[in-house]
Amino acid sequence: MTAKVIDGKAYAEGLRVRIAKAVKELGAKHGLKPGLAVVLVGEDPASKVYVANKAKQTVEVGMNSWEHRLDAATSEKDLLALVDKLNNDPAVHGILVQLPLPKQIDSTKVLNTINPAKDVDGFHVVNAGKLATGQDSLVACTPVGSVMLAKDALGKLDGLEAVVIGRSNIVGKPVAQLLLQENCTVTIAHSKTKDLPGVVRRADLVIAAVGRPEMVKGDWIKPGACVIDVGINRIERDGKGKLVGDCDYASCSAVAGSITPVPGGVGPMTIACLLHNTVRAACAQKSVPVPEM
Ligand SMILES: Nc1nc(=O)c2c([nH]1)NC[C@@H]1CN(c3ccc(C(=O)N[C@@H](CCC(=O)O)C(=O)O)cc3)C=[N+]21
Repeated sequence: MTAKVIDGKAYAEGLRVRIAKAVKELGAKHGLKPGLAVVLVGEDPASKVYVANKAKQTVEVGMNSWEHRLDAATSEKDLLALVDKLNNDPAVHGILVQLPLPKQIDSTKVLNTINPAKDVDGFHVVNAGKLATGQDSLVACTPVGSVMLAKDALGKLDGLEAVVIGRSNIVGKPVAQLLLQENCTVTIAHSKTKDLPGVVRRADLVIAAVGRPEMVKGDWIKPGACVIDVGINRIERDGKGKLVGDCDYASCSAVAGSITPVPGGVGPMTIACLLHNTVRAACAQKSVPVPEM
């Protein structure tokens, strides 16, 4: 079997067209222009790729975009002061503080200082808790985008065996919560899991979010399964830089029923979902109904 390639880039483009329409409508009907502030501390290569794409796409859908670049040596106090300023700026509806943060800064403290209503990453403990208890909340972008692509490929997810590889707060745990809401039987596997290949082989739906280049091999995949590869790893091959996922694409795509490529899979969905969350956050802050997107 050769897997159907799930085109995250095309799906995200469609979503952005709908978001742009919604933004236009909010401007015309309510004089509301959603705005997103991104804070980058220091220089992380993955974060730089993300920020460049994000800023461009935020403006393309008609929203305000602000970028705050701080020195790698910035103190926690100074970063918290900036977050506080953005919390109190009525033009800023969404705040994203790029991770990872330098060692001198406690990221949990920073994330929990963001006003939960402006937490478009969905990383604040209040939003994480609401997701876990089934309350309406801002949900982390990569998990939402991953589940959208899985539903696009499989239709209903009810009753499927889903295996999430990775237990991070930013992908593994929230994506598992979303899959539970979709009535999957969810297993969260991780580095201490015994017989990881055997566990993954049970899955109708595999979500790989470990951050290890090409770790998941084709013989771990149940024939016909859907593989959502969340990994974005920069590697050197044949003297050239290359982006690869957490799945070994060549062997996995020979066995899977459908698979997301890297690049062009989950990555573009993450940004589209960030814009989606920013519109939702802006509407909630201005007590305006959320347009269809
Ligand atoms: N608070 C916070 N939230 C994040 O969501 C967050 C973060 N910090 N820190 C960094 C990571 C990384 N990340 C990416 C998202 C999309 C692409 C993306 O669009 N990638 C393109 C390819 C880009 C290329 O070609 O280089 C793709 O996969 O097709 C990449 C990376 C979000 N992150």
